[in-house]
Amino acid sequence: MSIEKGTLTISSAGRSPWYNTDGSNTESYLIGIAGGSASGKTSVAERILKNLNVPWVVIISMDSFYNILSPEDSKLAHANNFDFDVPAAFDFETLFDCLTKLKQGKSVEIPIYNFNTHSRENRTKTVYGANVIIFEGIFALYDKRIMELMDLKIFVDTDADIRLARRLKRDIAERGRELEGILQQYTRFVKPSYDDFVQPTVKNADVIIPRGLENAVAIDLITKHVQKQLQDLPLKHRWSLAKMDYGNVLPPNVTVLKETNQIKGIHTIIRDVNTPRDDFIFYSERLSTLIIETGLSHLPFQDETAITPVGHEYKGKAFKGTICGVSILRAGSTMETGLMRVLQDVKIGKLLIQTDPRSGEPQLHYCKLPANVNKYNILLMDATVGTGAASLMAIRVLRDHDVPEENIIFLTFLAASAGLHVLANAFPKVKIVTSMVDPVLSPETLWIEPGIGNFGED
Ligand SMILES: Nc1ncnc2c1ncn2[C@@H]1O[C@H](COP(=O)(O)OP(=O)(O)O)[C@@H](O)[C@H]1O
Ligand SMILES: Nc1ccn([C@@H]2O[C@H](COP(=O)(O)O)[C@@H](O)[C@H]2O)c(=O)n1
Repeated sequence: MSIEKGTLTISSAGRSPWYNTDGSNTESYLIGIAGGSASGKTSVAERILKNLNVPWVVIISMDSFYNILSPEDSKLAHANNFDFDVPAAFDFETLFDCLTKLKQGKSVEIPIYNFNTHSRENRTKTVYGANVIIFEGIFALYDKRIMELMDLKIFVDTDADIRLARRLKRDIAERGRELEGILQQYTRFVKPSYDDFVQPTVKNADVIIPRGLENAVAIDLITKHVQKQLQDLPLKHRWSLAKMDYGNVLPPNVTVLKETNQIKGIHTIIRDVNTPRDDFIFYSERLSTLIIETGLSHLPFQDETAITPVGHEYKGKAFKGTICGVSILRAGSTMETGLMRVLQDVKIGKLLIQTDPRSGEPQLHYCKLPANVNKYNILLMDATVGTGAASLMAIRVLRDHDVPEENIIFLTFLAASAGLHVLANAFPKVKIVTSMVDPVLSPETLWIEPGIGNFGED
């Protein structure tokens, strides 16, 4: 579990497919928890998260979306004379944008709020991959558009004197406040705003939890309800992908290297079970260079004129964008050496996708992509494509980070025809380059036949 002020994420296990076989995203489950300050919203959210006992759950705190204060307002805030308890204190636009994207399965940057300085920190927290989002805050059930995103709306109803007692303790211990200031802020702003704005939102709740965390029965009922809603997950893909009938013609976005004797010769070596490891590495690196060079020809080049050493113009081409290589670990990293040879100083991202031995489905374990990855042309590298299930997941991850489909070039040593169709059906604008296509997926194991082996799992 990783904890950061304002957000909390659990991702102790791999993430099973969260999208449909056609590549489209499913929506995450969003729970809203409102209530007065120190009513126990965060504590209830953490308890639901713990009891749910499913991976890939995130808690988003509304505090992260306090407005940035002007210097004058900041002075007032430091003197406990600023009203943080009215809806106008929050940046609802950014909040709506973030929750919408998270619900759609996108990666988002969440501001980090500092109560001591009454300001946002310079850094943000990246949140990606939430199957369940728990959003808590005093105005969680205030904005109509935000409530429309929610699958379950909860109000934590705790007595005012208990809330004040807890707030006193917490604000002194955690938020750098003093007794006098807390009481001043409470009587002037917190209490009247609760009565005027927060308490009336109780009518928007599906469930009211009296006494907050102490109400184990209510939390248990809520947990069971959410678990029931989630029971359709995880989605089962690999076998249904393999069963589809794709015909014999390859999709138009697929480029297969010309089957020269040279390519066949390299394949003969790297497919041979008796090839020594060093030879295997040497020849697969050679092959990867050829695949990468072919992939690069799909980049959007512009006209460019060079002056030759003998003073003549050469009307050529230049690529002006930036490239990022993304390896699907562990097998896709085999292509990284070839990539470095072709493109020095290229940025590299990594996705660890492994097959869950119980379900046979791919699972996302790790995702490390450069900041603003959507600004790059991506060379996505996977050693082999069998059913296409793992590659589909990798492209979905890039799309969730707003990488345009047409900016993705997918590179692979060997693909089964079925897998290529799966990728092309889901993401027709992704360009795919493979050095060879094998016709068969074993009906028992879904392995590519005759296959290549040694590159790890697909
Ligand atoms: N049932 C409870 N018993 C004792 N302390 C609690 C209980 N629920 C919450 N607290 C404490 O009260 C403070 C405020 O709770 P929190 O869940 O952060 O409220 P909120 O998110 O609504 O502001 C925290 O210090 C928390 O540990
Ligand atoms: N700079 C700030 C911002 C907000 N507050 C108070 O925080 C309360 C909301 O947070 P909870 O975790 O208690 O829900 C709200 O009542 C504000 O008064 C603050 O003191 N300083």
